[in-house]
Amino acid sequence: MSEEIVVIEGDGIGREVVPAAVSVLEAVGDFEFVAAEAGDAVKEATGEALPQETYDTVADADATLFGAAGETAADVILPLRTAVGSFVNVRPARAYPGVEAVRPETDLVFLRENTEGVYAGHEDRLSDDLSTLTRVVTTSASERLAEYACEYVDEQGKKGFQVVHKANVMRETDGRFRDAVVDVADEAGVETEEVLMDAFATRVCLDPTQFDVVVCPNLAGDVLSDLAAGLVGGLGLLPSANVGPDNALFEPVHGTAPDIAGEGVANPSAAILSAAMLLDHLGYGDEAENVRTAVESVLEDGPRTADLGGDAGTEEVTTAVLDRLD
Ligand SMILES: NC(=O)C1=CN([C@@H]2O[C@H](COP(=O)(O)OP(=O)(O)OC[C@H]3O[C@@H](n4cnc5c(N)ncnc54)[C@H](O)[C@@H]3O)[C@@H](O)[C@H]2O)C=CC1
Ligand SMILES: CC(C)CC(=O)C(=O)O
Repeated sequence: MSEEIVVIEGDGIGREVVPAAVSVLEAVGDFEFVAAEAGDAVKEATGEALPQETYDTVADADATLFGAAGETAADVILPLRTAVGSFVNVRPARAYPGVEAVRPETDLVFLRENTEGVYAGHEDRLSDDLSTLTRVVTTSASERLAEYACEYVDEQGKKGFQVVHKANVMRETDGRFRDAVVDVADEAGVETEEVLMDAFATRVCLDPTQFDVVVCPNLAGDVLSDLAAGLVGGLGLLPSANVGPDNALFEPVHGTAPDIAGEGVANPSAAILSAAMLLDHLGYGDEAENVRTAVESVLEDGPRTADLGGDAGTEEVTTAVLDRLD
């Protein structure tokens, strides 16, 4: 029996780049695609951005490919990350030969805590003048992320990773995060370098080769990986994996791109590279490598979308990727 992949296009360019990624998955494997809905359009139609049926379908799946949601993104993607039990958001940010980049030497992987921090949702409007937000950090989630980071660097033959935090100010929350991560790494014999997140933002722009595998709290990982996208050529290039113990959800790092949505010009690379991460997760390592090689070849030789200085549309780029698969 073929494996099931849940597919949620969502809104905006999610409806353009997810079909591109699905066509690539169809070309390399025998999968059954289960369509599910979430996002602004569903909310408008039904009143709910994330129908219970979608949540349950994702929670019961082996893997989900997600596009993007618009204004309802927080109501959709945050619960879906919880639905797959995701303890880490893996966000590779690398430059590609042939693609103009501010820092062509960039080759980073962000391992972002995925369910806590300021995204845990404890926010209140207390008066006309005052709103508050409770930041959640647990030792258990921080340790789980660190265990993943240790396994990750070990598999990659690397000695250690950087821990980015702001524990000099957020002593209780980032202090707990930092201590838990460093303790797990010490125990595993993995080297760590601590970097304050504001200093990281500057240093990564000046010389990204100082960094490699970057372990960080939720909001820091969100912001700093978008910053890294700016170093390598834009958000159209960054895939991600929301990894749980035995379920995972894959999505481009970008949002719905309302400025270009509906024009057929979105860069499908991030979504296709997210599909390659999904293939790895399902155990199709050779197929994943085939897809990555085809994307790299198209990025190097063209055709390219407008964000990368080209004039090709989403379909033309996708067809070129399909043509270059082995
Ligand atoms: N995971 C999710 O579902 C996310 C959803 N969003 C939502 O998306 C909407 C727009 O957010 P923005 O801050 O504008 O971020 P965005 O990522 O949608 O767009 C930022 C800029 O990058 C460009 N861009 C993004 N992806 C591209 C692609 N594949 N090809 C070419 N250009 C691309 C856009 O055209 C825009 O100029 C908001 O409603 C936000 O809530 C934002 C981030 C993540
Ligand atoms: C709620 C999301 C829109 C936040 C985000 O950009 C992300 O976590 O990737």
